[in-house]
Amino acid sequence: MYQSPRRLCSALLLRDAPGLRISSLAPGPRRPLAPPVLRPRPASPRLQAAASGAGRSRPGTVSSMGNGTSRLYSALTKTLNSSAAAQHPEYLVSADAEHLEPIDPKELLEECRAVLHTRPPRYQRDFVDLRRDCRSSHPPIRVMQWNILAQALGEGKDNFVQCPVEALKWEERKCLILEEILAYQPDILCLQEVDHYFDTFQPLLSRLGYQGTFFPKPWSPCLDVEHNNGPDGCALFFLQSRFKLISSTNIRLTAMNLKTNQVAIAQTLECRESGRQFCVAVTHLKARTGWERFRSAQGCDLLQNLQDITQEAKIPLIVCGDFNAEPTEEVYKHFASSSLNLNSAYKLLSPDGQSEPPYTTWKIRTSGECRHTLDYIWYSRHALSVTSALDLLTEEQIGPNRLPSFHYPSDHLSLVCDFSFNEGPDELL
Ligand SMILES: NC(=O)C1=CN([C@@H]2O[C@H](COP(=O)(O)OP(=O)(O)OC[C@H]3O[C@@H](n4cnc5c(N)ncnc54)[C@H](OP(=O)(O)O)[C@@H]3O)[C@@H](O)[C@H]2O)C=CC1
Ligand SMILES: [Mg+2]
Repeated sequence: MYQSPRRLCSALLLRDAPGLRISSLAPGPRRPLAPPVLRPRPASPRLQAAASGAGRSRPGTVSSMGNGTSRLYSALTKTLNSSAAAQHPEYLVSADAEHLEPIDPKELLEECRAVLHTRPPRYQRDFVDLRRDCRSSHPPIRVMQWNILAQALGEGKDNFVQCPVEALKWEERKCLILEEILAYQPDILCLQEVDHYFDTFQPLLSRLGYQGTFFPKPWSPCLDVEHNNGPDGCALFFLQSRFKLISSTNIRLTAMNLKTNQVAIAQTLECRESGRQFCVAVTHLKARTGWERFRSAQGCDLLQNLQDITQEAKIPLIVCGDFNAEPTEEVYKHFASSSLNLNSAYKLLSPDGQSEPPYTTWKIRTSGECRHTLDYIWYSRHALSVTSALDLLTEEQIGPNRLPSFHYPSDHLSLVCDFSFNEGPDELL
Protein backbone atom coordinates (compact mmCIF):
# COMPACT_ATOMS: atom_id res chain seq x y z
CA MET A 1 0.00 0.00 0.00
CA TYR A 2 1.35 3.40 -0.91
CA GLN A 3 1.92 5.84 1.88
CA SER A 4 3.05 9.37 1.36
CA PRO A 5 6.26 10.32 3.16
CA ARG A 6 4.26 12.23 5.76
CA ARG A 7 2.07 9.25 6.51
CA LEU A 8 3.19 6.91 9.18
CA CYS A 9 2.12 3.37 9.32
CA SER A 10 -1.48 2.31 9.26
CA ALA A 11 -2.94 2.72 12.67
CA LEU A 12 -6.00 0.58 12.71
CA LEU A 13 -5.55 -2.58 10.77
CA LEU A 14 -9.06 -3.33 9.98
CA ARG A 15 -9.56 -4.27 6.40
CA ASP A 16 -10.16 -7.93 7.05
CA ALA A 17 -10.44 -9.86 3.83
CA PRO A 18 -12.95 -12.74 3.94
CA GLY A 19 -11.31 -15.67 5.65
CA LEU A 20 -8.39 -13.61 6.80
CA ARG A 21 -7.68 -11.80 9.98
CA ILE A 22 -5.42 -8.80 10.19
CA SER A 23 -3.68 -8.72 13.46
CA SER A 24 -1.39 -6.09 14.81
CA LEU A 25 -1.54 -3.31 17.30
CA ALA A 26 -0.94 0.16 16.05
CA PRO A 27 2.41 1.49 17.02
CA GLY A 28 2.85 5.22 17.01
CA PRO A 29 5.74 6.91 15.31
CA ARG A 30 8.00 6.41 18.29
CA ARG A 31 7.62 2.67 18.07
CA PRO A 32 9.07 0.37 15.42
CA LEU A 33 6.44 -0.11 12.77
CA ALA A 34 5.29 -3.62 12.04
CA PRO A 35 3.27 -4.21 8.89
CA PRO A 36 -0.09 -5.91 9.29
CA VAL A 37 0.11 -9.67 9.38
CA LEU A 38 -2.43 -11.52 7.26
CA ARG A 39 -3.17 -15.01 8.35
CA PRO A 40 -6.02 -17.51 8.02
CA ARG A 41 -8.99 -16.99 10.28
CA PRO A 42 -8.64 -19.51 13.06
CA ALA A 43 -11.35 -21.95 14.00
CA SER A 44 -11.49 -20.36 17.42
CA PRO A 45 -10.56 -16.70 17.54
CA ARG A 46 -10.23 -16.88 21.29
CA LEU A 47 -7.75 -19.74 21.16
CA GLN A 48 -5.94 -17.87 18.44
CA ALA A 49 -5.81 -14.82 20.66
CA ALA A 50 -4.10 -16.79 23.38
CA ALA A 51 -1.65 -18.44 21.02
CA SER A 52 -0.85 -15.39 18.91
CA GLY A 53 2.54 -13.82 19.16
CA ALA A 54 1.68 -11.08 16.68
CA GLY A 55 1.58 -7.49 17.80
CA ARG A 56 3.43 -6.03 20.73
CA SER A 57 2.61 -4.92 24.19
CA ARG A 58 3.57 -1.34 24.80
CA PRO A 59 6.07 -0.61 27.47
CA GLY A 60 4.25 -0.44 30.70
CA THR A 61 1.25 -2.42 29.60
CA VAL A 62 0.88 -5.58 31.51
CA SER A 63 1.19 -9.08 30.17
CA SER A 64 -1.23 -11.82 30.98
CA MET A 65 -0.32 -14.78 33.06
CA GLY A 66 -1.88 -18.20 33.14
CA ASN A 67 -4.88 -18.94 30.98
CA GLY A 68 -5.32 -15.52 29.42
CA THR A 69 -8.03 -16.57 27.02
CA SER A 70 -10.52 -17.77 29.56
CA ARG A 71 -9.84 -14.89 31.90
CA LEU A 72 -10.27 -12.47 29.09
CA TYR A 73 -13.43 -14.12 27.88
CA SER A 74 -14.89 -13.80 31.32
CA ALA A 75 -13.71 -10.18 31.52
CA LEU A 76 -15.47 -9.24 28.33
CA THR A 77 -18.64 -11.22 28.93
CA LYS A 78 -18.90 -9.82 32.43
CA THR A 79 -19.20 -6.38 30.92
CA LEU A 80 -22.06 -7.53 28.72
CA ASN A 81 -24.31 -7.65 31.78
CA SER A 82 -24.39 -4.02 32.57
CA SER A 83 -27.56 -3.70 34.60
CA ALA A 84 -25.66 -3.88 37.88
CA ALA A 85 -24.47 -0.30 37.71
CA ALA A 86 -27.98 0.93 36.97
CA GLN A 87 -29.32 -0.97 39.96
CA HIS A 88 -26.62 0.41 42.24
CA PRO A 89 -26.35 4.08 41.42
CA GLU A 90 -23.34 4.78 43.64
CA TYR A 91 -21.82 6.42 40.61
CA LEU A 92 -18.85 7.87 42.33
CA VAL A 93 -17.76 4.65 43.99
CA SER A 94 -15.03 2.97 42.01
CA ALA A 95 -14.63 -0.79 41.65
CA ASP A 96 -11.59 -2.17 43.43
CA ALA A 97 -9.27 -2.52 40.46
CA GLU A 98 -6.41 -3.74 42.63
CA HIS A 99 -8.00 -7.15 42.76
CA LEU A 100 -8.51 -7.52 39.03
CA GLU A 101 -5.95 -9.45 37.03
CA PRO A 102 -4.06 -7.70 34.22
CA ILE A 103 -5.07 -8.31 30.61
CA ASP A 104 -2.78 -8.41 27.61
CA PRO A 105 -4.04 -5.74 25.17
CA LYS A 106 -3.41 -8.08 22.23
CA GLU A 107 -5.75 -10.62 23.71
CA LEU A 108 -8.47 -8.09 24.35
CA LEU A 109 -8.13 -6.79 20.81
CA GLU A 110 -8.47 -10.30 19.42
CA GLU A 111 -11.49 -10.87 21.61
CA CYS A 112 -13.11 -7.68 20.35
CA ARG A 113 -12.43 -8.67 16.76
CA ALA A 114 -14.01 -12.05 17.35
CA VAL A 115 -17.17 -10.35 18.62
CA LEU A 116 -17.09 -8.05 15.59
CA HIS A 117 -16.50 -10.70 12.93
CA THR A 118 -19.87 -10.03 11.24
CA ARG A 119 -19.26 -6.28 11.03
CA PRO A 120 -17.98 -4.66 7.83
CA PRO A 121 -14.28 -3.76 7.69
CA ARG A 122 -13.32 -0.75 9.69
CA TYR A 123 -11.42 1.99 7.94
CA GLN A 124 -7.79 2.70 8.27
CA ARG A 125 -6.65 6.06 9.58
CA ASP A 126 -3.04 7.16 9.31
CA PHE A 127 -0.91 9.26 11.58
CA VAL A 128 0.43 12.41 9.95
CA ASP A 129 3.97 13.27 10.98
CA LEU A 130 4.12 16.88 12.15
CA ARG A 131 7.61 16.91 13.57
CA ARG A 132 9.55 19.95 12.57
CA ASP A 133 12.49 19.72 14.88
CA CYS A 134 11.78 17.28 17.62
CA ARG A 135 14.53 17.52 20.17
CA SER A 136 12.89 15.63 22.98
CA SER A 137 14.81 12.69 24.33
CA HIS A 138 11.71 11.18 25.95
CA PRO A 139 8.93 9.17 24.32
CA PRO A 140 5.97 11.30 23.22
CA ILE A 141 2.71 11.42 25.15
CA ARG A 142 -0.20 10.08 23.12
CA VAL A 143 -3.55 11.68 23.91
CA MET A 144 -6.94 10.52 22.62
CA GLN A 145 -10.03 12.76 22.71
CA TRP A 146 -13.35 11.06 22.00
CA ASN A 147 -17.05 11.57 22.54
CA ILE A 148 -17.95 7.89 22.43
CA LEU A 149 -21.76 8.45 22.31
CA ALA A 150 -23.66 7.48 25.43
CA GLN A 151 -25.49 4.22 24.88
CA ALA A 152 -28.74 5.58 26.34
CA LEU A 153 -28.59 8.72 24.15
CA GLY A 154 -27.72 6.77 21.00
CA GLU A 155 -30.61 4.38 21.47
CA GLY A 156 -33.07 6.73 23.13
CA LYS A 157 -32.60 10.39 22.28
CA ASP A 158 -30.21 11.21 19.49
CA ASN A 159 -32.46 10.27 16.55
CA PHE A 160 -29.78 9.08 14.16
CA VAL A 161 -32.35 8.31 11.50
CA GLN A 162 -30.00 6.58 9.05
CA CYS A 163 -28.33 4.38 11.63
CA PRO A 164 -29.93 0.92 12.02
CA VAL A 165 -30.68 0.05 15.66
CA GLU A 166 -28.65 -3.15 15.29
CA ALA A 167 -25.53 -1.04 14.71
CA LEU A 168 -26.03 0.42 18.19
CA LYS A 169 -26.20 -2.88 20.10
CA TRP A 170 -24.00 -2.32 23.13
CA GLU A 171 -22.42 -5.78 23.09
CA GLU A 172 -20.86 -5.01 19.73
CA ARG A 173 -20.56 -1.23 19.87
CA LYS A 174 -18.58 -1.62 23.08
CA CYS A 175 -16.08 -3.78 21.19
CA LEU A 176 -15.78 -1.21 18.40
CA ILE A 177 -14.95 1.46 21.00
CA LEU A 178 -12.42 -0.79 22.73
CA GLU A 179 -10.90 -1.77 19.39
CA GLU A 180 -10.29 1.89 18.58
CA ILE A 181 -8.68 2.51 21.98
CA LEU A 182 -6.54 -0.62 21.71
CA ALA A 183 -5.48 0.19 18.16
CA TYR A 184 -4.10 3.62 19.04
CA GLN A 185 -2.96 2.80 22.58
CA PRO A 186 -3.20 6.29 24.05
CA ASP A 187 -1.22 7.15 27.16
CA ILE A 188 -4.07 9.49 28.13
CA LEU A 189 -7.69 8.94 27.18
CA CYS A 190 -10.27 11.74 27.48
CA LEU A 191 -13.85 10.60 26.93
CA GLN A 192 -17.27 12.23 26.90
CA GLU A 193 -20.74 10.66 27.04
CA VAL A 194 -19.50 7.73 29.12
CA ASP A 195 -22.49 5.88 30.58
CA HIS A 196 -20.73 2.53 30.99
CA TYR A 197 -17.84 3.55 33.20
CA PHE A 198 -18.22 1.21 36.17
CA ASP A 199 -19.37 -1.87 34.33
CA THR A 200 -17.10 -1.65 31.27
CA PHE A 201 -14.39 0.96 30.87
CA GLN A 202 -13.11 1.24 34.42
CA PRO A 203 -12.68 -2.51 34.98
CA LEU A 204 -11.26 -3.27 31.54
CA LEU A 205 -8.99 -0.25 31.23
CA SER A 206 -7.66 -0.65 34.76
CA ARG A 207 -6.63 -4.18 33.80
CA LEU A 208 -4.76 -2.67 30.86
CA GLY A 209 -2.79 -0.47 33.25
CA TYR A 210 -4.87 2.72 33.22
CA GLN A 211 -6.01 4.73 36.21
CA GLY A 212 -9.45 6.22 35.59
CA THR A 213 -11.61 9.02 36.95
CA PHE A 214 -15.28 9.57 36.14
CA PHE A 215 -17.38 12.66 36.75
CA PRO A 216 -21.05 12.27 35.75
CA LYS A 217 -23.29 15.11 34.67
CA PRO A 218 -25.53 16.13 37.60
CA TRP A 219 -28.72 15.74 35.51
CA SER A 220 -27.64 13.47 32.73
CA PRO A 221 -30.20 13.23 29.92
CA CYS A 222 -29.46 9.48 29.91
CA LEU A 223 -31.55 9.19 33.08
CA ASP A 224 -34.67 10.09 31.05
CA VAL A 225 -34.18 7.03 28.84
CA GLU A 226 -35.90 3.80 29.79
CA HIS A 227 -33.44 1.02 30.78
CA ASN A 228 -30.61 3.51 31.07
CA ASN A 229 -27.28 2.48 32.56
CA GLY A 230 -26.86 5.52 34.80
CA PRO A 231 -25.73 9.05 34.01
CA ASP A 232 -23.24 9.92 31.32
CA GLY A 233 -20.20 12.02 32.06
CA CYS A 234 -16.56 12.73 31.35
CA ALA A 235 -13.87 10.15 32.01
CA LEU A 236 -10.12 10.59 32.12
CA PHE A 237 -7.71 7.64 32.01
CA PHE A 238 -3.91 7.65 32.08
CA LEU A 239 -1.34 4.87 31.96
CA GLN A 240 0.04 4.36 35.43
CA SER A 241 3.33 3.08 34.06
CA ARG A 242 3.96 6.46 32.44
CA PHE A 243 2.48 8.96 34.89
CA LYS A 244 2.03 9.63 38.57
CA LEU A 245 -1.10 11.49 39.67
CA ILE A 246 -0.20 14.71 41.47
CA SER A 247 -3.68 16.23 41.84
CA SER A 248 -7.18 15.76 40.52
CA THR A 249 -10.09 18.20 40.39
CA ASN A 250 -13.69 17.54 39.40
CA ILE A 251 -15.24 20.76 38.13
CA ARG A 252 -18.94 21.47 37.79
CA LEU A 253 -18.94 24.31 35.29
CA THR A 254 -20.75 27.56 36.03
CA ALA A 255 -22.30 30.02 33.61
CA MET A 256 -23.47 33.48 34.66
CA ASN A 257 -22.63 32.48 38.25
CA LEU A 258 -25.01 29.53 38.13
CA LYS A 259 -24.03 25.90 38.39
CA THR A 260 -24.69 24.09 35.13
CA ASN A 261 -25.20 20.52 34.01
CA GLN A 262 -21.77 20.34 32.35
CA VAL A 263 -18.58 19.10 33.95
CA ALA A 264 -14.82 18.81 33.54
CA ILE A 265 -12.00 16.83 35.12
CA ALA A 266 -8.50 18.34 35.44
CA GLN A 267 -5.50 16.35 36.61
CA THR A 268 -1.88 17.24 37.13
CA LEU A 269 0.36 14.34 36.14
CA GLU A 270 4.08 13.76 36.43
CA CYS A 271 5.90 11.83 33.70
CA ARG A 272 7.79 8.98 35.25
CA GLU A 273 10.50 9.11 32.52
CA SER A 274 11.26 12.81 32.58
CA GLY A 275 9.87 14.03 35.91
CA ARG A 276 8.02 16.77 33.98
CA GLN A 277 4.60 17.80 35.21
CA PHE A 278 1.65 18.84 33.09
CA CYS A 279 -2.08 19.25 33.47
CA VAL A 280 -4.69 17.44 31.37
CA ALA A 281 -8.38 18.31 31.35
CA VAL A 282 -11.49 16.85 29.74
CA THR A 283 -14.85 18.53 29.25
CA HIS A 284 -18.16 18.36 27.40
CA LEU A 285 -19.88 21.73 26.99
CA LYS A 286 -23.62 22.38 26.60
CA ALA A 287 -25.01 21.20 23.23
CA ARG A 288 -27.41 22.76 20.71
CA THR A 289 -27.87 26.03 18.87
CA GLY A 290 -29.16 28.94 20.92
CA TRP A 291 -26.74 28.13 23.76
CA GLU A 292 -23.68 29.91 22.36
CA ARG A 293 -23.42 32.47 25.18
CA PHE A 294 -23.92 29.73 27.75
CA ARG A 295 -21.06 27.71 26.23
CA SER A 296 -18.93 30.81 26.17
CA ALA A 297 -19.54 31.37 29.88
CA GLN A 298 -18.78 27.71 30.63
CA GLY A 299 -15.55 28.03 28.64
CA CYS A 300 -14.54 31.11 30.64
CA ASP A 301 -15.21 29.27 33.87
CA LEU A 302 -13.11 26.32 32.71
CA LEU A 303 -10.27 28.63 31.67
CA GLN A 304 -10.37 30.34 35.06
CA ASN A 305 -10.18 26.98 36.83
CA LEU A 306 -7.29 25.95 34.59
CA GLN A 307 -5.45 29.22 35.31
CA ASP A 308 -5.55 28.32 38.99
CA ILE A 309 -4.63 24.65 38.51
CA THR A 310 -1.69 25.45 36.21
CA GLN A 311 -0.52 28.26 38.54
CA GLU A 312 -1.09 30.88 35.85
CA ALA A 313 0.26 28.71 33.02
CA LYS A 314 3.45 27.64 34.78
CA ILE A 315 2.39 24.02 34.34
CA PRO A 316 1.92 22.96 30.68
CA LEU A 317 -1.66 22.13 29.78
CA ILE A 318 -3.62 19.83 27.44
CA VAL A 319 -7.40 20.34 27.23
CA CYS A 320 -9.55 17.81 25.40
CA GLY A 321 -13.22 18.25 24.81
CA ASP A 322 -16.42 18.14 22.89
CA PHE A 323 -16.98 21.89 23.01
CA ASN A 324 -20.21 21.67 21.00
CA ALA A 325 -18.96 24.83 19.30
CA GLU A 326 -17.68 25.54 15.81
CA PRO A 327 -14.44 27.53 15.54
CA THR A 328 -16.54 30.61 14.77
CA GLU A 329 -18.06 30.59 18.26
CA GLU A 330 -17.07 32.84 21.11
CA VAL A 331 -15.97 29.97 23.35
CA TYR A 332 -13.46 28.83 20.71
CA LYS A 333 -12.10 32.35 20.48
CA HIS A 334 -11.71 32.53 24.26
CA PHE A 335 -9.58 29.39 24.19
CA ALA A 336 -7.57 30.55 21.16
CA SER A 337 -6.76 33.92 22.76
CA SER A 338 -6.44 32.92 26.41
CA SER A 339 -3.41 33.94 28.44
CA LEU A 340 -2.82 30.20 28.85
CA ASN A 341 -1.33 30.47 25.35
CA LEU A 342 -3.12 27.50 23.82
CA ASN A 343 -3.14 26.18 20.29
CA SER A 344 -5.55 23.66 18.80
CA ALA A 345 -3.64 20.54 17.75
CA TYR A 346 -5.81 19.52 14.80
CA LYS A 347 -5.22 22.84 13.04
CA LEU A 348 -1.75 21.49 12.35
CA LEU A 349 -3.23 19.01 9.87
CA SER A 350 -4.30 21.88 7.59
CA PRO A 351 -1.87 23.07 4.90
CA ASP A 352 -1.28 26.43 6.59
CA GLY A 353 -1.67 25.18 10.15
CA GLN A 354 -4.41 27.74 10.72
CA SER A 355 -7.65 25.90 9.93
CA GLU A 356 -9.58 23.36 11.91
CA PRO A 357 -10.64 20.17 10.11
CA PRO A 358 -13.94 20.40 8.18
CA TYR A 359 -15.70 18.08 10.63
CA THR A 360 -15.23 16.04 13.76
CA THR A 361 -18.86 14.85 13.91
CA TRP A 362 -21.19 13.91 11.06
CA LYS A 363 -24.66 12.49 11.51
CA ILE A 364 -28.16 12.55 10.05
CA ARG A 365 -30.98 13.51 12.40
CA THR A 366 -34.67 14.09 11.60
CA SER A 367 -33.70 17.73 11.12
CA GLY A 368 -31.22 16.71 8.40
CA GLU A 369 -27.49 16.32 8.01
CA CYS A 370 -25.30 17.67 10.86
CA ARG A 371 -21.64 18.07 9.92
CA HIS A 372 -19.66 20.09 12.44
CA THR A 373 -16.25 20.69 13.96
CA LEU A 374 -16.88 20.52 17.70
CA ASP A 375 -14.05 18.50 19.23
CA TYR A 376 -10.61 19.88 20.05
CA ILE A 377 -7.31 19.10 21.71
CA TRP A 378 -5.80 22.34 23.02
CA TYR A 379 -2.21 22.44 24.24
CA SER A 380 0.30 24.92 25.67
CA ARG A 381 2.04 26.05 22.51
CA HIS A 382 5.31 27.07 24.09
CA ALA A 383 5.77 24.09 26.34
CA LEU A 384 4.57 21.31 24.06
CA SER A 385 4.82 20.27 20.39
CA VAL A 386 2.51 18.01 18.44
CA THR A 387 4.71 15.45 16.76
CA SER A 388 1.92 13.60 14.95
CA ALA A 389 -1.85 13.51 14.67
CA LEU A 390 -4.28 10.85 13.49
CA ASP A 391 -5.97 11.83 10.26
CA LEU A 392 -9.77 11.94 10.17
CA LEU A 393 -11.99 9.63 8.14
CA THR A 394 -12.82 10.89 4.67
CA GLU A 395 -16.38 11.56 3.51
CA GLU A 396 -16.23 8.40 1.42
CA GLN A 397 -15.11 6.32 4.40
CA ILE A 398 -17.81 7.78 6.61
CA GLY A 399 -20.35 6.74 3.99
CA PRO A 400 -23.71 8.12 2.85
CA ASN A 401 -25.53 7.24 6.09
CA ARG A 402 -22.87 9.04 8.12
CA LEU A 403 -22.22 8.17 11.79
CA PRO A 404 -22.64 6.12 13.88
CA SER A 405 -22.64 3.05 11.66
CA PHE A 406 -21.81 -0.63 11.58
CA HIS A 407 -18.14 0.28 11.14
CA TYR A 408 -17.81 3.27 13.47
CA PRO A 409 -19.32 3.35 16.96
CA SER A 410 -19.88 7.06 17.62
CA ASP A 411 -21.21 10.14 15.84
CA HIS A 412 -17.93 11.86 16.82
CA LEU A 413 -14.52 10.86 15.47
CA SER A 414 -11.69 10.22 17.86
CA LEU A 415 -8.79 12.69 17.79
CA VAL A 416 -5.34 11.35 18.64
CA CYS A 417 -2.10 13.36 18.99
CA ASP A 418 1.44 12.69 20.11
CA PHE A 419 3.00 15.43 22.22
CA SER A 420 6.58 16.13 23.19
CA PHE A 421 7.86 18.65 25.68
CA ASN A 422 9.82 21.42 24.07
CA GLU A 423 13.36 21.55 25.28
CA GLY A 424 15.33 24.75 25.27
CA PRO A 425 14.19 28.36 25.22
CA ASP A 426 10.85 27.58 23.50
CA GLU A 427 9.48 25.93 26.58
CA LEU A 428 9.43 29.21 28.49
CA LEU A 429 5.94 30.64 28.56
N1 LIG B 1 -34.53 16.25 35.99
C1 LIG B 1 -34.18 17.51 35.99
O1 LIG B 1 -34.54 18.31 36.82
C2 LIG B 1 -33.32 17.97 34.92
C3 LIG B 1 -33.10 17.15 33.85
N2 LIG B 1 -32.29 17.54 32.84
C4 LIG B 1 -32.09 16.64 31.72
O2 LIG B 1 -30.94 17.02 31.07
C5 LIG B 1 -31.22 17.30 29.69
C6 LIG B 1 -30.38 18.45 29.24
O3 LIG B 1 -29.08 18.17 29.66
P1 LIG B 1 -27.89 18.96 29.08
O4 LIG B 1 -26.67 18.45 29.72
O5 LIG B 1 -28.15 20.43 29.19
O6 LIG B 1 -27.97 18.51 27.58
P2 LIG B 1 -27.24 19.04 26.27
O7 LIG B 1 -28.10 20.04 25.58
O8 LIG B 1 -25.86 19.44 26.54
O9 LIG B 1 -27.27 17.73 25.39
C7 LIG B 1 -27.21 16.46 25.97
C8 LIG B 1 -26.85 15.49 24.91
O10 LIG B 1 -27.73 15.57 23.82
C9 LIG B 1 -27.00 15.47 22.60
N3 LIG B 1 -27.65 16.29 21.57
C10 LIG B 1 -27.21 17.44 21.00
N4 LIG B 1 -28.07 17.89 20.09
C11 LIG B 1 -29.07 17.00 20.05
C12 LIG B 1 -30.25 16.89 19.29
N5 LIG B 1 -30.57 17.79 18.38
N6 LIG B 1 -31.04 15.82 19.51
C13 LIG B 1 -30.73 14.89 20.42
N7 LIG B 1 -29.62 14.95 21.19
C14 LIG B 1 -28.80 15.98 21.01
C15 LIG B 1 -25.63 15.98 22.94
O11 LIG B 1 -24.68 15.25 22.19
P3 LIG B 1 -23.40 15.99 21.50
O12 LIG B 1 -22.66 16.70 22.54
O13 LIG B 1 -22.71 14.82 20.91
O14 LIG B 1 -23.98 16.91 20.45
C16 LIG B 1 -25.46 15.74 24.41
O15 LIG B 1 -24.71 14.64 24.76
C17 LIG B 1 -32.69 17.62 29.63
O16 LIG B 1 -33.19 17.23 28.37
C18 LIG B 1 -33.19 16.73 30.72
O17 LIG B 1 -33.32 15.45 30.17
C19 LIG B 1 -31.67 18.74 32.91
C20 LIG B 1 -31.83 19.59 33.95
C21 LIG B 1 -32.70 19.29 35.05
MG1 LIG C 1 -23.88 13.22 21.58
